[in-house]
Amino acid sequence: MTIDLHAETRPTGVDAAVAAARRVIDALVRAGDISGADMADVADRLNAVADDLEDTAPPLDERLVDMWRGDGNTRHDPVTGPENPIAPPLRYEAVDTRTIEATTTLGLPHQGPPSSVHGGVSALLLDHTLGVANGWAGTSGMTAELTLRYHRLTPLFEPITVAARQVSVDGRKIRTTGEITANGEPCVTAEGLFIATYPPRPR
Ligand SMILES: CCCCCCCC(=O)SCCNC(=O)CCNC(=O)[C@H](O)C(C)(C)COP(=O)(O)OP(=O)(O)OC[C@H]1O[C@@H](n2cnc3c(N)ncnc32)[C@H](O)[C@@H]1OP(=O)(O)O
Repeated sequence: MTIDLHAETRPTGVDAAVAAARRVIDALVRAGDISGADMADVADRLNAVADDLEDTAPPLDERLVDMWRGDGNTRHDPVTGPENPIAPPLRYEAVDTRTIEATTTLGLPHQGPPSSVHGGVSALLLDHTLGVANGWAGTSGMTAELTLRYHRLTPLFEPITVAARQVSVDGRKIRTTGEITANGEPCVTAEGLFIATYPPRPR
C-alpha cells in the first residue's frame, strides 16, 4: 500500500500559527543583534505567546495519540509537517511509482557554511525523503544506515530539489538513494539501508 504524498496544509488553526512561527524564526535569525528591534520587548511578547500555548496544551500522551492518528501521513514531522515550525516544509510530488521529489528554498535558519545549507540539515531532508520514497513505493522501514556524499555547497536563497528513489527490497532490507540538486547539479547524494519495521503508533 502506498502513502499519500501530501499532508494538507490548512489556512487556519495550528497551520496558520506555525506559518507565523516560521516567519518569526526567519526574521529573528535575519535580525540578529544589529537590527533596530527592541529585543527585550520581542522576548517578552514571544514568552507571552509561549506561556499561553503551554497553559492550554493537552497532556503529552494525548497529543502523541493525536499526532499519530490514522495510518497515513503525519502532520508534525520536521521536514514536511504543516504543524511543525522547524519543517521548511517540503511538499513532495511523484516522479514515478518509486521516486519522489520536492523543491524548496532554504534561508538563514538552515545555514551552515556562508550562504549555504548546513550539512546536518541536508542529512535530515534526505533521510526523511528516502523514508517517504519507501512509503510511496510500498515498503517502509527505519533507517539503519545513511551514507552521504557532499559534492559541492548547497545554496541558500535559491531553489533546491530533494529527490529519492527506492532501488530494491530484499527481504527486510530496503535500499534507497537520493540527492539534493541546485541548478541541475548534484550537491549531496545519499544511499540508505532501511529495515522494514516501524514502532506502533500511539493509540
Ligand atoms: C513516512 C515517514 C518516513 C520517515 C522516515 C524517517 C526515517 C527515520 O529517520 S527512522 C529513525 C532513525 N532510525 C532509527 O532510529 C533506527 C534505530 N535502529 C533500529 O531500530 C534497529 O537497529 C533496526 C530497526 C534498524 C534493525 O533492527 P531489527 O529490526 O532488530 O533488525 P535485525 O533483525 O537486527 O536485522 C535485520 C537485518 O538487517 C541487517 N541490519 C540491521 N541493521 C543494520 C545496519 N545498521 N547496517 C547493516 N545491516 C543492518 C541485519 O544484519 C539483518 O540482516 P540479515 O537478515 O541478513 O541477518
